[in-house]
Amino acid sequence: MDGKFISFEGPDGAGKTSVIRQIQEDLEQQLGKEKVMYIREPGGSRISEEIRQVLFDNKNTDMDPRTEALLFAASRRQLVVSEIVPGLKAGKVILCDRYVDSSIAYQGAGRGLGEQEIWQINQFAINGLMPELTIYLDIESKLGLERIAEHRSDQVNRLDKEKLTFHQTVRQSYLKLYNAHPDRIKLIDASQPLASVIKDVKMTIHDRFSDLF
Ligand SMILES: Nc1ncnc2c1ncn2[C@@H]1O[C@H](COP(=O)(O)OP(=O)(O)OP(=O)(O)O)[C@@H](O)[C@H]1O
Ligand SMILES: Cc1cn([C@H]2C[C@H](O)[C@@H](COP(=O)(O)O)O2)c(=O)[nH]c1=O
Repeated sequence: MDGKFISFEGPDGAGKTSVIRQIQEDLEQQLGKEKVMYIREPGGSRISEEIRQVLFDNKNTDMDPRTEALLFAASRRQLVVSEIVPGLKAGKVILCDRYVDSSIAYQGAGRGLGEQEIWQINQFAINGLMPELTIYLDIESKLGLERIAEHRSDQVNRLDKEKLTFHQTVRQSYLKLYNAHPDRIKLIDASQPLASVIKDVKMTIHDRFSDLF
């Protein structure tokens, strides 16, 4: 498959969505809209979006952690078969706002289900399909949550409401993944002004794919 698969990861409030929007716009200018695909997790396909609704329904406070992990993996499976594989076959640049690393950090570490266990569940879902490049936007948990509180307190989801210690555990898991997979995962300091973060992300993408940016 001659497309390019790039995922974006980070603790809540790191700025992933803000960064991807700009990257998408600039790549569409360079390559044409039809060659760039933005998808987000959970969701990204019709069935995956329905699963997202269940995951984020604030009434579902009694959702078991394993149920949550399996729902994220199910959403991901459907996204892989409905959008990612066809997009790669069509030679598109796929910008994925969260992927397997999120499940490892949030469910594996944050929920305490085990990072290896979550990796295994997701292998059943993705059948080995991993991004060539993962941009990890690193930010101290408190700052990320402050950004969300300041800018989009009306869009807080069930997971955003977790305690600070949960988010700190998530960040530590991301840093472990970064240290374990230096070829795939590139860390960007997301505490910088947005323009600086975007500049660093573009340079990192160009370093991996010299025909982009
Ligand atoms: N580098 C930055 N400096 C200051 N504010 C930022 C920066 N990046 C993003 N923000 C602001 O922080 C808020 C959260 O950003 P964004 O929604 O992009 O984060 P996110 O990583 O997608 O969060 P989540 O994963 O929870 O969706 C937004 O209102 C955005 O304007
Ligand atoms: C893919 C995925 C996401 N999450 C969590 C992380 C966030 O708190 C929310 C939604 O993400 P968004 O970027 O704010 O839209 O869901 C998770 O716990 N596990 C996952 O696999």
